[in-house]
Amino acid sequence: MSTPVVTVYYGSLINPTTLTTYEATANCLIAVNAQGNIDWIVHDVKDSSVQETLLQKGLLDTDVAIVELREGQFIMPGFVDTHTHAPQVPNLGTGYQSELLDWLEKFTFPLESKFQDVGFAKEVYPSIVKKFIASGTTTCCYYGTLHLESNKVLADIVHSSGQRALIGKCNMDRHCPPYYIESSPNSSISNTQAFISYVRSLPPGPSNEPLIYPVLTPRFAISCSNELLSSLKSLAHSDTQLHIQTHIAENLKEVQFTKELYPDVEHYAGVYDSYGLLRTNTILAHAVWLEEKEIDLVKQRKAGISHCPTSNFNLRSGVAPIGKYLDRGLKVGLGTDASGGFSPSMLVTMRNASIASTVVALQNNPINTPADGRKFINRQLPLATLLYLATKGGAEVCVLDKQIGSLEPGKSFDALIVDVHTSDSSTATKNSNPALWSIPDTSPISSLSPQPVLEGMLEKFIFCGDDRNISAVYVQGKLIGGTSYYT
Ligand SMILES: O=c1[nH]c(=O)c2nc[nH]c2[nH]1
Ligand SMILES: [Zn+2]
Repeated sequence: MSTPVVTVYYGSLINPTTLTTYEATANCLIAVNAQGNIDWIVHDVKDSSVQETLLQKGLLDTDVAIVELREGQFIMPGFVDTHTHAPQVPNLGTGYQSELLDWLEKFTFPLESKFQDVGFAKEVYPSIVKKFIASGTTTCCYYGTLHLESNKVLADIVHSSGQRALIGKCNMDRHCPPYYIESSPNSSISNTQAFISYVRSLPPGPSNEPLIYPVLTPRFAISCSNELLSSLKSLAHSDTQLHIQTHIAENLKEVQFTKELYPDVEHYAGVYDSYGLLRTNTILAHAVWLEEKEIDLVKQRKAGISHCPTSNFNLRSGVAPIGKYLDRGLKVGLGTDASGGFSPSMLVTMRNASIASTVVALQNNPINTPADGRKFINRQLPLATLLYLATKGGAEVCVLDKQIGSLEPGKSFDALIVDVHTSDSSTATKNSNPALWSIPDTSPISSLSPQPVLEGMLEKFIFCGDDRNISAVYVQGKLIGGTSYYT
């Protein structure tokens, strides 16, 4: 018997379409080829018509492996975490009595400095990467530490796990403690170049495209000397494909200190811009306190914002005006920002993004859509928007939206099978999440058409779900995690 050339998934599909819409359709067929790309999707195929549809697509039984979803399951695109710190995961839930600059000194730098020891990196990174995958994150933008060798370990582990990722070696040569600082701009740059080459030398994924990209990672303006930023400018200029990630305007004391360090520059975003670091593949984490002119500049440069609401709450940094950014047409994704954020889960981040938008709305007397057509200003973000930010929006921020972020023909199959155990609690396994068992049994929408039921499932998943409801995690068509991966 020949090996199947196509895997066809059959079941319900939830897929982001725009910032305010998503499709939720039952009985979809999704064909994924051997390279892990989606060949085609057909909606609303009755059980009795599956074989006929496959034949119409030119597929014989022997060509196809069918994965049929159970009741209570749906497929959706994997999450894109646009900002997190892999080495800070051991500190989750630690230090939230402090604000950013003190928190860095007291908790974060001491932990990150431990990665000087490559043995420590080898010990802790495997379970950290596993945690992100189990949470449904198919693409993750990781900050590493300043250490070249430990960052290579992180890249190796992510690579062998099969996760798609951007990974950056942190640049920091000033305003850091003596035990955790780079010795010179030159050594920072040469280690950065070595890391970029290393990541680019890793074997590609099933489609022959890389799964892991290096990302230039100046920690933030405060921790980079002018000389270092100038060298990063040259590096970025000579390599326009290279992604860039950094922090911006997270905390008011940080903003104030940055302005003192750069008295001649108009604002924080202007500092990065003056070093050529604001461009279409730049990811700006936090952006809580951007001034109007900065918003215009970020928009003009087509840079993306990583909204990190959990961290912004924990460190009392502030509440980012995401509705305003969306109305202004900025690219926005979500970031877990471990360990400022206390969870590696994008579901938790979506919940906090919802709460953050509600806080903005309550503080500003929510109004109906203003006459000028702004949709998001001072409004609680709708479910569709939360879904979009966690998937397609993140993909846009990473400039990977041609490939990932939604499930469409030609894109990679980076997807989750979510299991909310809708049928009845007797089918619930030891891995399942009791918070979700009751969906159709008690839900008033259970007797309606599949769309509202699916909508209810999505909402429950976002607000009550966790790793136990993520049955499969696929990247480029390959199963890399989820509860079914371990059984
Ligand atoms: O949330 C944050 N976490 C960090 O590690 C960091 N470094 C600079 N600015 C930062 N913000
Ligand atoms: Zn961060």
